[in-house]
Amino acid sequence: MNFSIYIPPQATGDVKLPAIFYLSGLTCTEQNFITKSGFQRYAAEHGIIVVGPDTSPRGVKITGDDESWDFGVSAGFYLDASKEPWSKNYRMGSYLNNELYNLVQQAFNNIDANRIGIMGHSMGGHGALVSTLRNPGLYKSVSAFAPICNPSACPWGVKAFTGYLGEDKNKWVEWDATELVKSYNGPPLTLLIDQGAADTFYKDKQLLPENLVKACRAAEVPVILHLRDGYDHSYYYISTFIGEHFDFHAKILKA
Ligand SMILES: N[C@@H](CCC(=O)N[C@@H](CSC=O)C(=O)NCC(=O)O)C(=O)O
Repeated sequence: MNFSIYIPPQATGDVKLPAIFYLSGLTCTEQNFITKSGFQRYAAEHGIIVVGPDTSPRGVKITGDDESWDFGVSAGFYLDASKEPWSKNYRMGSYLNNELYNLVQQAFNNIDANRIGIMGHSMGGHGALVSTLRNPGLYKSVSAFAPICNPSACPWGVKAFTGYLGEDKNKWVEWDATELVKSYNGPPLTLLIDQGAADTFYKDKQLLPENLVKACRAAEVPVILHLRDGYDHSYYYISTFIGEHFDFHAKILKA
């Protein structure tokens, strides 16, 4: 598994700095964000370490893993599959929140374990939300660009959950941000959701941020939804607003 890590200039000696995990979307590797978003300027300004995992297991061949761009390779959905043949290797939830989370702290001594946030885009935006909601306190701040908000209710999610988790919808609830927020019982948390109003995936109802906002309001979990007129799903959109997301995380992680 490859991952990226950005170390800001403030990381000298034993100084402890906040860190943010960034989770990419369908079809991506750890490279898309670091080459297209322009985040480095903001991470340097705030003194934040940034870790970028890959989007699926690599180096394993499973029949059907490359038949479509929204399932299998580059489409791990940051969950632990429970259905064969995916359940042995497609364990991106455990990889991210246990293995990589601990590995980077052991390998890079400047990371402050008590000041870790998470953000992501699309499939990765959902991964950020689910990782936070399933592991209360692990991530102190969370934001998402154009996240898939309610996978149980959209075509991408139904395909992924059926393939990775099977037909039993009780299992889907455990990996769906809109369902998980209804029973969130962890430390106080504000969700920052960013969405381009001209995003075709949003218009096609793949993302459904309104479902998440409604569930947050009912559960009294604070949520901010920025709907950006004219913006699509691309990294041009992300690069426009990535600075605002770093400001949001920095305010929490450096409080
Ligand atoms: N291949 C698809 C488009 C796929 C796409 O838009 N992927 C997004 C994430 S979508 C949700 O997870 C992405 O981040 N792409 C990488 C990039 O660098 O833009 C198609 O052709 O329609």
